[in-house]
Amino acid sequence: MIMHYAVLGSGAMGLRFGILLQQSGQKVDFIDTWDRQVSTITKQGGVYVSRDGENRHLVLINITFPENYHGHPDAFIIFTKQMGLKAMLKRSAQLFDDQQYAITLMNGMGHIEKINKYFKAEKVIAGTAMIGTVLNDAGDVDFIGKKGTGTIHLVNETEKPDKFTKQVVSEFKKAQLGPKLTTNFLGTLLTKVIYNSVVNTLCSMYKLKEGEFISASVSTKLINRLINEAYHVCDLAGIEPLNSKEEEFNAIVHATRDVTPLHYPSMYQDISKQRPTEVDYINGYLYDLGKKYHYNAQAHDFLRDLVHLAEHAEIVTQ
Ligand SMILES: NC(=O)C1=CN([C@@H]2O[C@H](COP(=O)(O)OP(=O)(O)OC[C@H]3O[C@@H](n4cnc5c(N)ncnc54)[C@H](OP(=O)(O)O)[C@@H]3O)[C@@H](O)[C@H]2O)C=CC1
Ligand SMILES: CC(C)(CO)C(=O)C(=O)O
Repeated sequence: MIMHYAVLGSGAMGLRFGILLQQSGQKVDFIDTWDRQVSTITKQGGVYVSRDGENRHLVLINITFPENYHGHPDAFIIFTKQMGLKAMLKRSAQLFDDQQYAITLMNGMGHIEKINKYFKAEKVIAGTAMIGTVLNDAGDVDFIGKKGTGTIHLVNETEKPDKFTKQVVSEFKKAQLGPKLTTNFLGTLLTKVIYNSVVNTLCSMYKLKEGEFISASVSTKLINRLINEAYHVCDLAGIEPLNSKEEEFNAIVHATRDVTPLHYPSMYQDISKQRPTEVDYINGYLYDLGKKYHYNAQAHDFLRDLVHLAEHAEIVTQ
């Protein structure tokens, strides 16, 4: 049986997931609220896709605003920035019913509560993506990394995989998205928050590619400081990340040095386009969670402020 997906938030990641699923034989519709994205893709008849900056070619897709969408997909793949999610869901509310699933692999935390206003926990499949993608401009996306090299985690909000979830995993596998199903909801999401709280922030503030960051002699000390604080917060909150502290350190070194050394994290793309970052939902989330347990995750709080300063600097020095 072919599954019908609608991508809600057809930016860099939404386009990548949707196009890979479409190319593997699934039915996929694309929805977005960014005017220039919808008008450019409609005019082109599709999206220009390159891989690591090469072989730029047109892939045919359909795209529409939520108000003009008349499909009834089995699942929505939700991929907005954290700041844009509430408005996207509100504009799309008329499209949802209680049989449909929401699949989301956004960075940071805060999205699940918003999605739960429209989709109950039994219908939410969340996850994380270790896959870099760059939106060069409206209608023009660059897939970072060779075909099939990225990995993703998927996890049910209920922590109980159902038949539908298993089918999604099998289709995502066919689309070469590298899915791994877990049953540790918060631990899975927080593992990626911890990764982004180190790599996205530090690379973005200093405009470093991931490989340039990890080659700095101070990177070991910075990573350990941030990981130690984050793991203490998780401990207090009773959350068990997928990796031990040592494994997480090694995962950061491996990803930045060996997997995507030439990639600027998505937060850098926001800063360089003078757009707000998701730092409040990443380092800010860890700090706020620690505060609930009377712990002051100082380094994460300080780093959050420094990223906001970097956002400001990019605007005032242009
Ligand atoms: N990109 C990546 O490599 C990865 C991203 N993620 C996560 O996935 C989620 C979606 O992120 P992602 O797909 O990267 O983000 P998007 O590509 O969706 O962000 C682009 C959005 O920014 C706005 N925008 C306005 N002007 C521009 C412009 N000139 N260029 C680009 N965008 C513009 C548009 O929305 P509007 O105008 O409505 O604001 C557009 O839809 C986030 O949570 C992110 O952290 C996770 C893993 C990797
Ligand atoms: C691709 C990856 C894992 C790099 O940090 C990411 O999450 C991002 O760019 O936001």
